[in-house]
Parts: sequence; C-alpha cells; structure tokens
Amino acid sequence: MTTTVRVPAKINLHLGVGAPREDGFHPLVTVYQAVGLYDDLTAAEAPDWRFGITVADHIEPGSVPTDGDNIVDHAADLLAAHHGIERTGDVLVTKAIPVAGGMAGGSADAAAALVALDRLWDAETSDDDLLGLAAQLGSDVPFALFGGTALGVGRGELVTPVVDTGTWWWVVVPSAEGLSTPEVYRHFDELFPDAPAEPPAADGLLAALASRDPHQLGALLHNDLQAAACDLRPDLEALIERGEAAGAIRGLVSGSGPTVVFLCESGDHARAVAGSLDESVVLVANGPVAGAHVVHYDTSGDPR
Ligand SMILES: C[C@](O)(CO)[C@H](O)COP(=O)(O)OP(=O)(O)OC[C@H]1O[C@@H](n2ccc(N)nc2=O)[C@H](O)[C@@H]1O
Ligand SMILES: Nc1ncnc2c1ncn2[C@@H]1O[C@H](COP(=O)(O)OP(=O)(O)OP(=O)(O)O)[C@@H](O)[C@H]1O
Repeated sequence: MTTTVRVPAKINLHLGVGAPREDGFHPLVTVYQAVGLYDDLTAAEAPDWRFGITVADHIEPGSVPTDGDNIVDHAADLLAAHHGIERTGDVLVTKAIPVAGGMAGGSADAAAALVALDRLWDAETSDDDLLGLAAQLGSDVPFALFGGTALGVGRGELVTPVVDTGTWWWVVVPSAEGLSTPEVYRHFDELFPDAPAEPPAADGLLAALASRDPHQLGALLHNDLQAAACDLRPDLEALIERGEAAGAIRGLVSGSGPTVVFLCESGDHARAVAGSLDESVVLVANGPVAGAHVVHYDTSGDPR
C-alpha cells in the first residue's frame, strides 16, 4: 500500500505576540492562511523504517536532517507510541516549502506524516487525538491539518477555522539563509521587554478578510515578529520596500521570517510584481488552500 499526502505552507496574516509565559512559549493571537506552496509525503509499506527527502531547485540540499532527527521521524514515533505499535514504513518527502523560512515547512511535513501513517497503519486515529499529537509536535502543526484560514491562540496550537471566501494572491520571496524561530522569539523579548501579557487581537484583520478587498486586508496585515526578524536580517526591510515600489499592496515578513510575502490584487498582478523583482527565487501562490490531504492512494507501489 502507498499513499501520498500533500500539505501546504502557511503565512500569518495577523501575528500578535504577548510576553512569554512561564513555560517559555509566547501567547499568540494569530490568523493563519494556508497558501499554495506544497510538500508531498509518500509512505509505502516496508518491514522497517526508512526516510528520504528530495528538494525543489530553490531549496539547499542538506538543509533538512535525514539522520533520524527529522520532524517526520518524531511524528512517526509519536503516532506509533500512541497506538502501541512498531514504527515501519518507507517515507519520502518531496519538499518545495522553504526551509527555516517562517512558512512552517517542518510542521507541514509532521502533519502530512500523521495523516499518511495513520492510513498506512490502518490506525484510525480520531481527529481529536490527531490534533493532540500534532500540538505535541509543534505549535504550527495543528493548523497544517486544518488548512484554509484559521484563528490560532494559546501558543498557536488551538485552532478554529474562520470563514474566508476571498482568493488572495501572494508573491513569496524566500531567502537563501534561514532564520531560527527560537532566536527570533528571543530577540522579540529583547526588543519588547514590556510586551503585554495579552497579545494584540485580530478583530480588524478578520473584518478585512470578510470584505474580500485586498486593499482593506493589506492595511490590516500585522506581524509582531517582523521588527525582530528585520533587526536580525536588515536586508528584509529593503526587500519589502522594493516589492511595494514594484506595486505590491503590502509586504510582510512571514511568521518568524525570513521569507517575505507581498499581497497583490490578482494573479496577473502577482505575476507582474514577481517579474519585476530580481531576487534569485520569486514564487507566486494563492490562498486559502486545503490542509494536509490525500492525493494518491493505491494498494501496491514503491515511493521512490
Ligand atoms: C512563528 C510561528 O511560525 C507563527 O505561526 C510559530 O509561532 C512557530 O511555531 P513552531 O515552529 O511550530 O514552534 P514550536 O516548534 O512549537 O516551538 C519552537 C520554538 O519557538 C518558540 N515559540 C514557539 C511558539 C510560541 N507560541 N512561542 C514561542 O516562544 C519557542 O522558543 C519554541 O521552543
Ligand atoms: N521535514 C523538515 N522540513 C524542514 N525542516 C526540518 C524538517 N525536519 C526537521 N527540520 C529542521 O527544522 C528547522 C526549522 O525548519 P522549518 O522549515 O519548519 O522552519 P520554519 O518554516 O521557519 O518553521 P515555523 O514557520 O513553523 O517557525 C530546519 O532548520 C531543520 O533543521
């Protein structure tokens, strides 16, 4: 049996961050949107556990661990332990989501692994249990199961879908160099020692989403980690200025960065803005799109 699960990248349309909690995590009020940049994870039956990865041209080979410490290995361990079974399977990730880019690529693969291995092992994990396991793997992982557009609270793991009937067009500019998420949060603490316990709410952003007007949405995009990411990577501000000068409605750091996303009016407008930027990698994606979902399933086959 072989199954392939496709899973999208995320951006944060609103990322409100509060002062760190006692457990070190930061309370968040965030609005996630899944956008059309995908990793595929294929899992086939095997007598033992094997893991491999192939990457798209814009991703540095070797930037993702294959030594047993991939988040996919951890997801498999967690699901197997939950059911009291052996971890087996031949798993291949085909990666297009930028690595350490603030687009939750690792989280996406963890979510895809939970969905694919649940099927491969005929484990019939309940949705609640799957979400609980996802939250243990990382704050962004539950959202990768949902996809669409959703509100995230807690440390980001408590997810509620929101109605979003718009189609939003984004130019996505990844960086060759990644940024570490914990480092960006640490720098946020240094820059904002008086951050409020309650993160800024997302009410304005949610109202703008309902308007379906990209100019209204553009005015409300918000990322409390942007100052920290730009301080660590001063080139990002100039990139945002270049994209906006090229006609984008608004540029924003994606999550903890360093990927920068630009909201545009339409697909044609996004392709025009992308064409006028001379960065080495410039992608176009729209959202919202579905979360981790099965795209291929058969009863025989080898993933490689
Ligand atoms: C920046 C975002 O992508 C925005 O959606 C997420 O907050 C990061 O989510 P993630 O990578 O899934 O994060 P996790 O794997 O849960 O945590 C990685 C590290 O990020 C920091 N972290 C993460 C989430 C959070 N609410 N507060 C934090 O301070 C912690 O240092 C933590 O050790
Ligand atoms: N399957 C995976 N894909 C990408 N990175 C992985 C994976 N497994 C482990 N990693 C490690 O996790 C680190 C963070 O990767 P990831 O691409 O998830 O960052 P990110 O997109 O910035 O995350 P987030 O937006 O959730 O903060 C990488 O530098 C890599 O060493």
